[in-house]
Amino acid sequence: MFELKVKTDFAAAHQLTMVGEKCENLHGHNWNVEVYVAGEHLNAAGVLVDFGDIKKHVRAIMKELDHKFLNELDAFKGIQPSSEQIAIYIANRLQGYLKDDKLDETVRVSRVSAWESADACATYIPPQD
Ligand SMILES: Nc1nc2c(c(=O)[nH]1)N=C([C@H](O)[C@H](O)COP(=O)(O)OP(=O)(O)OP(=O)(O)O)CN2
Ligand SMILES: [Zn+2]
Repeated sequence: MFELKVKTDFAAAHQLTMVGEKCENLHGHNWNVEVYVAGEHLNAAGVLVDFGDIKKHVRAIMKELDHKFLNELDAFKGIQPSSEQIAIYIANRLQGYLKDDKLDETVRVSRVSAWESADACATYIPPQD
C-alpha cells in the first residue's frame, strides 16, 4: 500500500449557523488542504500516480473555491460550508478526476484534511467500497 500527499490552500468566505454565534457573521479563512491518494500497485514509471497529475486536479478544485463566498456555490446548496463539508467536497471532486484518469483500480482518495486555522482541522476519510 502506498499513500501520496499533496498540500494546497485557498482563501474564501463563509457563514455557519448552528456552530457558534460568531460564525454566523460573514468571515473568511485561509484553508490549508492536504489530500491523500492511496493505492496498491506502482505503474511502469515506478509511481502510484504522478504528483503532477494530482496537483493539476487539485489546482482545478481550488480554483472553484478560491476567493469565493462558499455559501453561494452550488456545491454547498443546502449544506453548511464547514471544514468537514469542504473536505468531503474536495475528496469527491478529486475522486471523480482520478476515475476519469483510468488509473490502477486500487487508486483512491484516502483522506482529505482541511485546516481552517493553524490549530483546527477537519479530516474526511471516504468509506472504502
Ligand atoms: N467542527 C467544526 N467546528 C467549527 C467549524 C468547522 O468548520 N467545523 N467552523 C467554525 C467557524 O469557521 C469559525 O469561523 C471558527 O472560528 P475560530 O475563531 O477559528 O474558532 P474558535 O472560536 O473555535 O477558535 P479560537 O481559537 O477560540 O478563536 C467554528 N467551529
Ligand atoms: Zn469560519
